[in-house]
Amino acid sequence: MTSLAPRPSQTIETDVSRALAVEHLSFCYPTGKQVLDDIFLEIRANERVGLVGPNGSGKTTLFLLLCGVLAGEGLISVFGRQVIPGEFRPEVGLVFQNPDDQLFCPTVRDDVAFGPQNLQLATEEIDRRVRDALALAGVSALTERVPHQLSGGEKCMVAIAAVLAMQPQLVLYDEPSANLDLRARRRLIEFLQSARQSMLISSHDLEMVLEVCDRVVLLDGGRIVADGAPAVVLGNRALMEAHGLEKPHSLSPHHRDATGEQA
Ligand SMILES: Nc1ncnc2c1ncn2[C@@H]1O[C@H](COP(=O)(O)OP(=O)(O)OP(=O)(O)O)[C@@H](O)[C@H]1O
Repeated sequence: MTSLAPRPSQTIETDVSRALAVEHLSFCYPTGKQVLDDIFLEIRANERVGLVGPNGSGKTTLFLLLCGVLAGEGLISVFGRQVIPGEFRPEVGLVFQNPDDQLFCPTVRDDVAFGPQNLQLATEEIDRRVRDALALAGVSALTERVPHQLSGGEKCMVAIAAVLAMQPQLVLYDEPSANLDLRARRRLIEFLQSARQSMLISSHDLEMVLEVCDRVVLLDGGRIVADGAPAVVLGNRALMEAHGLEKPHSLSPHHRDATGEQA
């Protein structure tokens, strides 16, 4: 869909082709700050959706609601099953904005094993998941390292591996490219392009969103104000500026790519 209007939704039903279905979601912090106001959002299985919006528009808050850490008003369902606040759902993975909030064990192996161990899996299955997740994230060589001694880019990919070890079907990435240098960011982009899960990626890195996502949702003032193809939403200068964002440089008519070719 490329309409800039928020998508209306039907009532939530058991539909496993929908990775996520959100209806009438509202949330207010105990301080009285109303962050989300009657949100509707659907993500199809295997869709990669970018979530953009100015600082404080509620992207992280939405993620905490989607994985049941916070309780709001309204309905959230993941692959056809309702999200109950406080109930652990291994099929929904959240990659934190700051990997230091996620990594706390003495070794990378322990951090990646932590989730599967809490699922009470057999030792061989835990070992297999740790190996597979580290390989998928391209960080097998870091297995025995101390997480807090890793570089920012290495921590980012280890934090992703720790989530992948839970074998989630829907992964929520909160600002994954923040603080990454060019090489680490490129590696992350290539990883996200090849990852098989449905994903919702919150980011201020609009060029990354353009490269990775099939669709973009713009959140502001507690509402979804646009939902559509990345080039259409992000390429709308008036819309972007009205919501404190900038049209990405690569969508400018005068943009030249690395070869010097004009776009
Ligand atoms: N625990 C809390 N108690 C009260 N208000 C909060 C709390 N956490 C966040 N907020 C407020 O809720 C609003 C939304 O914050 P949130 O972190 O969800 O936004 P965001 O879109 O992720 O921002 P950013 O792009 O800066 O990361 C902000 O005004 C923030 O100050």
